[in-house]
This record gives sequence, C-alpha cells and structure tokens, in this order.
Amino acid sequence: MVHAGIVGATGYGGIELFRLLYNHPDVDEISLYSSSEAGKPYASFMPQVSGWFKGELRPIDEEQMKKELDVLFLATPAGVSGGLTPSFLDSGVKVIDLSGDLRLKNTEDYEKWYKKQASSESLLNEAVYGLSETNRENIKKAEILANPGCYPTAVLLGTAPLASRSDWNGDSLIIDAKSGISGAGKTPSEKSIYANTEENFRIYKVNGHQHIPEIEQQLQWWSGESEPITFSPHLVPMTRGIMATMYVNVDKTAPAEDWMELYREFYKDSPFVRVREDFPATKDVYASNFCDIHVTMDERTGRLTIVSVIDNLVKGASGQAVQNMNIMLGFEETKGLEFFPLYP
Ligand SMILES: NC(=O)C1=CN([C@@H]2O[C@H](COP(=O)(O)OP(=O)(O)OC[C@H]3O[C@@H](n4cnc5c(N)ncnc54)[C@H](OP(=O)(O)O)[C@@H]3O)[C@@H](O)[C@H]2O)C=CC1
Ligand SMILES: CC(=O)N[C@@H](CCC(=O)OP(=O)(O)O)C(=O)O
Repeated sequence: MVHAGIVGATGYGGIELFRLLYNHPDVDEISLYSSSEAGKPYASFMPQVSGWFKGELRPIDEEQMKKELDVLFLATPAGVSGGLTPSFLDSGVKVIDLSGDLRLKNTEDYEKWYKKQASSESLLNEAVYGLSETNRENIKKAEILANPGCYPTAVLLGTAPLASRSDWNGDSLIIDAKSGISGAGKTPSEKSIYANTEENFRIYKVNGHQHIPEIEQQLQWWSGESEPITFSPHLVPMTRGIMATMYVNVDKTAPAEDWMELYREFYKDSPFVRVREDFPATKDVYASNFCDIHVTMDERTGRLTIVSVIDNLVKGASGQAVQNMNIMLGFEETKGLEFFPLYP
C-alpha cells in the first residue's frame, strides 16, 4: 500500500488529487502539506470533505516527508518545485511535479517563457516527461516525473499519431485552444472574476503562452525537426474543460477514413484516449481522465481538422499524475481512474 503526499493541497490541482487518491484502492494514507495554512483541518478549507476526512494540513518538512512517503505530488506554482525536488533525489520517494518547472529541458527556454530562474540541468535531465500514453517505458523507470501542462496534453495527444511520420508537416500546424477558468488556479485576478468571464470569451497570451515551448519540444522529439507552432489560447466561461482544435496540411490523395484508422490503431492500447466517430464536446469528458479525439480531412484543401478535449484538472493535471503514479509503481494504469464523466 502507498502513502502519498500532496504539497499545494489547498489549490485546485491539489484538491482534485486528493479526491482521486482518496478513492484509489492502493493508496491507504494521504498527507496534505501547506506553506501557509499548516495545522488547520483540511475540512476548514474544503467543506466537501467534512465528516469523512479529519486530517490536518501539515508543514512542509522534507526530512519527515522522506521518512514517511512513497510518492509526493507537487501541485505548486512555477518556481517552487525546482527548489523542493532536489531534497528527494535518491531518497526513495517518487516525485510527480504538476508545475512547468521540470518539463523544459532547455534552461533558456524556461527562463524566457516562465520569467523565472530555471532548475539545475542535472535535475532537468533526471525528470521524465510524463505524457502517459506516449512514454510508458521511461515513466516506469522515473524517480522524478514532470507532468505535462493542460494544453500540451490535449494538443500532443491530438498530434502524436502524426508527428513521427515522415510526411508530418509541422510547419503548417495551427492550434486554436479554449480553456475553462479553473485552468488559471484558485487565485482570483482581474481577468478571472465573474463579471469579466460570465458571457465573455477572450483570447490571451497569443504567441506568448508558456506552453508553446513545451509543445514544440515534444513535437521535435517525435519528428526530429524544430518547427515553431502557432498557438492561440482562449478563456471560455466554463469551470472545467479544454478543447484544442488543430489544423495541419497532409497528403490530399489519402482518403479521410485512413486518418481515423491511423488514430484508432495508435491508441488501441490506451484506455483513456477515445477516438470518437464524431467531434467531441468538453462535457463528454467532464471530471474524467478521458481525452476524446476526432479527426477529419477536407479533400479540397488537404487539411486535417483534429479536435481533442480533456478536463484540464483531471487528464490535464491530477488524473494524468495519478495515471503516471500507477505506471511508476507498477499498478494497472487505470487504477483509481475508472469512472465516467459527470453529466450534465
Ligand atoms: N489548474 C489547472 O488546470 C492546471 C494547473 N497546472 C499546474 O499545477 C500547479 C498547481 O496549479 P493549481 O492547483 O491550479 O494552482 P492554485 O493556485 O490553485 O494552487 C497552488 C497551491 O500551491 C500552494 N503554494 C503556493 N505557494 C507555495 C510555496 N511557495 N510553497 C509551497 N506551496 C505553495 C498554495 O497552497 P498553500 O498556500 O496551502 O501552500 C496553493 O493552494 C501549477 O504549477 C499549475 O500551473 C497544470 C495543469 C493544469
Ligand atoms: C485558463 C488559464 O489561465 N490557464 C493557464 C494554464 C496554466 C498552467 O497550467 O500552467 P503551467 O502548465 O505552466 O504550470 C494559462 O493559460 O496560463
């Protein structure tokens, strides 16, 4: 049985992790850590757990954590895990980082896009990028895992079947993505408050989003080509969900049905990726670990339209982190994640 710890347990990602781990059949103990609220009952922040969970938030004490934990999740803002993770190297505690700190292998990229000091190169080399469906063999051996960003999860699962093919045309890729507001975390900002989000739809960080280098890095690993992408994120007035709509040029003479078959074959052993017969909507995956994808080709233009939807807090963060824990600890990949989306 596993003792799991969560740093950042009062944030959106940490709360979702607690919900998933509490119901995981192989996790028998969960310790919750807080940098600002240690000593207080978790239920005083989370009335949702009242009556059933009586645990308190604990202070972050690395020595104590190393003695007790099997796996530690860091659901913390950028800039925190790069400082915390080195204490756990060679400790036997597996670390799964939900932030962007350990994803980019090039320190200059991290500093440019995150505007923070990068982690050490040795730590970045140790961290395995955890896009579960495409990197299982390395994830199995990982001690430190960099959980992918929410948008990169949707985009990369939507492009993985194409990007390692010799006819991949990465230069032509355009990504139009939309996210619910919980993607921004729990701290309110001018842009996330009700009056600015309700009945509103906005584009943001055009050509400047921190997930651009993460997507480009993985596409380069697959294709061998360094190709800049066009990525336009939008904020939509919903709580959870991401839809990434992607356009890429392909060979005009290949029939549309062949592309669907390529996706079905690629994901045949991946229970959480569902290649759908029609375009999916965000509520088809709401509060679940599924990523639903559909692809079609316009034979007039020779362009594919690929749509990929996830729940940003589950498959885009905590669900994928639990999926990665399962792979790292040798459990069935689906353990603790076998539930349907909420509907309506
Ligand atoms: N929201 C989403 O959809 C996704 C988020 N992510 C990433 O996951 C991480 C967590 O995101 P999210 O939960 O939304 O963020 P939140 O802002 O909701 O929560 C972050 C938590 O981190 C804790 N924290 C803040 N500063 C520190 C610190 N210096 N040391 C330790 N803990 C600290 C806080 O808890 P306390 O004060 O109790 O310590 C806070 O509750 C971020 O890096 C985010 O970018 C990744 C994919 C999707
Ligand atoms: C809707 C919204 O604001 N989403 C956030 C996602 C942040 C995130 O997950 O950041 P890292 O993956 O870099 O940790 C954003 O676009 O910045």
